[in-house]
Amino acid sequence: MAPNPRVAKAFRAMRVIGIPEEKTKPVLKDLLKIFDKNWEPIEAEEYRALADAIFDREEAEAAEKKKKHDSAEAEAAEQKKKLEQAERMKVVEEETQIPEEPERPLKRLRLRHQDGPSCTSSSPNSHGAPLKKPKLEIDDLPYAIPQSQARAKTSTGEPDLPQLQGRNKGKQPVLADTQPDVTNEFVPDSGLRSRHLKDKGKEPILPQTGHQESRSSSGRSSNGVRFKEPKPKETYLSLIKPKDESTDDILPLSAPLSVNRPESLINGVSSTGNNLPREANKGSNSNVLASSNERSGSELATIPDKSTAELDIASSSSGEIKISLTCNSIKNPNFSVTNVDTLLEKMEDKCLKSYKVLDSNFSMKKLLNDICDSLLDTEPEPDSTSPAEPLEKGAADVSANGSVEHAEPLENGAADVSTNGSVEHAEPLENGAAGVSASGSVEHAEPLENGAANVGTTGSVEHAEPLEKGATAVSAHGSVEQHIDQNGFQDPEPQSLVVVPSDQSTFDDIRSLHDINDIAKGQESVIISLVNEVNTECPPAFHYIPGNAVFQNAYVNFSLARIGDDNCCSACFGDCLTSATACACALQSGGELAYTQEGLVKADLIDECIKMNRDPQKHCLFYCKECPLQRSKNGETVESCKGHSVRSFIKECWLKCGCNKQCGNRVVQRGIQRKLQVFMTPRGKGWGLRTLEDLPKGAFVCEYVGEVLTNAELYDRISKSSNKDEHAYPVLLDADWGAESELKDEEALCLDATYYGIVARFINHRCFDSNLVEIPVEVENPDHHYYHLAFFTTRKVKALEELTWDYGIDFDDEEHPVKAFRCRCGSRFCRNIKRLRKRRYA
Ligand SMILES: C[S@@+](CC[C@H](N)C(=O)[O-])C[C@H]1O[C@@H](n2cnc3c(N)ncnc32)[C@H](O)[C@@H]1O
Repeated sequence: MAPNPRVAKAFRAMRVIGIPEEKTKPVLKDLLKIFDKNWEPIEAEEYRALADAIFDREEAEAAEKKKKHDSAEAEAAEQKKKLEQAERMKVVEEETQIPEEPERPLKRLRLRHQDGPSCTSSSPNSHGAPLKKPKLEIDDLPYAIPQSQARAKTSTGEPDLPQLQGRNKGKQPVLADTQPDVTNEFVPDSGLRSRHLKDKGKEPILPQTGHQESRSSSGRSSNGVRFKEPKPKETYLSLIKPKDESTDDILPLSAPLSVNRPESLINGVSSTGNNLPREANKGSNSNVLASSNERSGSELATIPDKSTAELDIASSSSGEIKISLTCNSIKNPNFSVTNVDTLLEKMEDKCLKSYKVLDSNFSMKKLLNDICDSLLDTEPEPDSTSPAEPLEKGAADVSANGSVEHAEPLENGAADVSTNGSVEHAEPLENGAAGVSASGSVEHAEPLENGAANVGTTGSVEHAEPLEKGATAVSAHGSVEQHIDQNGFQDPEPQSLVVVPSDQSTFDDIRSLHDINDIAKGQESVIISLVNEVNTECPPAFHYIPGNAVFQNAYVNFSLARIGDDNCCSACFGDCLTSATACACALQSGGELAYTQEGLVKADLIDECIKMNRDPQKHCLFYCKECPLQRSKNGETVESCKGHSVRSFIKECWLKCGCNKQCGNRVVQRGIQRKLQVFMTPRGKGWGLRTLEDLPKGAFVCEYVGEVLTNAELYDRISKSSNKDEHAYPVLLDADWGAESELKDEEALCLDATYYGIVARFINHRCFDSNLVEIPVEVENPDHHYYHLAFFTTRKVKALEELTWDYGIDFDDEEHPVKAFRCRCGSRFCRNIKRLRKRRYA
């Protein structure tokens, strides 16, 4: 039987990247099973899924082999260790004469890649035999390293980049030259064609085969202009040598940063790790251990009486991290400080003798390095809760959503909410009761018990429960979390959840630029807050403008005279969505309006747009005779066109239409309606945009708004820009360039949101499986030189998920004036990783 040509093609594609048939075969079989014999996902993106699956299998096999090998080795080592331990125990027992009893639990840091129980676990050892309690020495302080510091994954489940890269180690590249043949014909698929407003008597320029060689190797059309990698934040990997508290030359740890609090220490006493000024704790029952650097605002540790050690971590805006272990010396009033080496030796000795299960090569220095490694490996919690707010006795109230700034204690034991973000006002509460005052999706507030706490929320919090007396309710990021402070511990100077000043800009500088309570400055119909719980970076300076604005030369003509009868539904009345017959606007969209009654883009159009973005080559690319993009890029020598996607348009009703303003075919022009928030992403992508409410598939999120520039202006701007790195991601308005036989410079437009824009300028890139897709929308301009670029959800999106779109970056295009950044999107389809792989194997 002749082999299936698709199978043969898959084998061929894999062979090109060095994968033999015998490796491909079983994986291909599995994939066909998984995809129910559907070849499309397998063939997509040059058999990416197949290549990835093969690599994954190779890795899994290698890991399995290693595991087997390691466990054999570990067993041998264990035997050896046991013998040594027995020896040591004998010596210790002789020395200490302590009767046998179970050892208390010792919290230990989960080291990197160490998922199983710690080899030094203090709970019964592998044989179930309890370990002996060591002799207690005067300096024998228990310590605890919070597990939260050793987390390997965030709650979002998104893998961190180092892990991702690690996973891909050893994988072979999917080479660009394995691309399937690109169709040279201009044959848009039917659905697309039906919606695409075009032709209008203009002769389309047929795609030119000659351009294929110069086409982007990723096979993606140019729908945007890229820009550079952000200033690497890797600098934070270099640790500073810990210095004395009094050292002045230590880099200032600028005002409360991402201080990670330890989880409870011994005796159930919660670690404070609070960021109190030194004075704040005076008079409390705690021993205050303060950093000398008060101006820096670095955190101070307060040690409750029963606790003896406190571990704190602070990072500075310059990326340095300080781990401080605070010891309470009350047990020994004559205590004097020893030197580091002696301390390390002592600890080694203690670990070897007391904890006994350590390798004889154990070194404290290595342990400290491991702590640092683990810390740096740990992803910041994406949505870490704000610290609890100070509470008046008996009354409590905290509300936060990343956007809530502070809570005011109220009179009469009552509580109140003071918020920004989408919480609009706070009601005074009666007689020791507390309430919830919020806008947004807070739906229900229970009356609280006398003197109890209150919850204020934004985002997706739906229900606030009454709290126990003296309790504190913290609501953060749309989810209510409760912090019950049974010790009555108070934080008189709460840390704000808003942007904190960096070394470069003062808080006032930023305030003058941005209203962090509402970055839109009241120009949208919703409030859009801004939070940074990750570092001290301030948001970039830009002007918030609610709609596009022409920079200079762009030809954008909105004249009513240009809107012909077939471009508006002047005979309509009421809501076009409910009209029995297709109106003129619907006809422009292939006989069907794009939106559902719920105001969502219909699923088939969304799917079509997703497909098109994922694999533009399979749809339709248009090649200009003389590409305006290349023209503006290269001046004299015009390179061949790299292709532009011919895209589906949504046609909205507008001024000349007879329908009313509430017509369901007017969505994008109404602007942002969803609860959004600008936030600092935890994984090096800078600022990002997230939703504070669940979004269904097809929901309009926002439009890409910016300055309308000609491409020539944009290139000029970028080349003259002193700081090219800072450019937001400009987009080309080239969705209909194909309808033009020749595009004049002033008609070849793009949008640049660097200096003027809206929250869309914060949407980060995600390769392939982003949760937003951009769709061109015609509102005022029938000629499609100028149109709106609107973002709609590609699937259901959960509250607090970051919103992303695929910029369409070709990470291989090194000629591009704006250098592509190093992608940290975390997608398993990341094209940048693919590129790195390819380089590695080149
Ligand atoms: C349109 S801006 C997005 C907002 C930006 N993160 C900020 O802080 O202003 C695009 C820039 O964000 C960064 N960025 C976006 N997506 C990224 C990703 N997947 N990985 C790394 N950096 C990314 C890059 O610096 C890029 O130039």
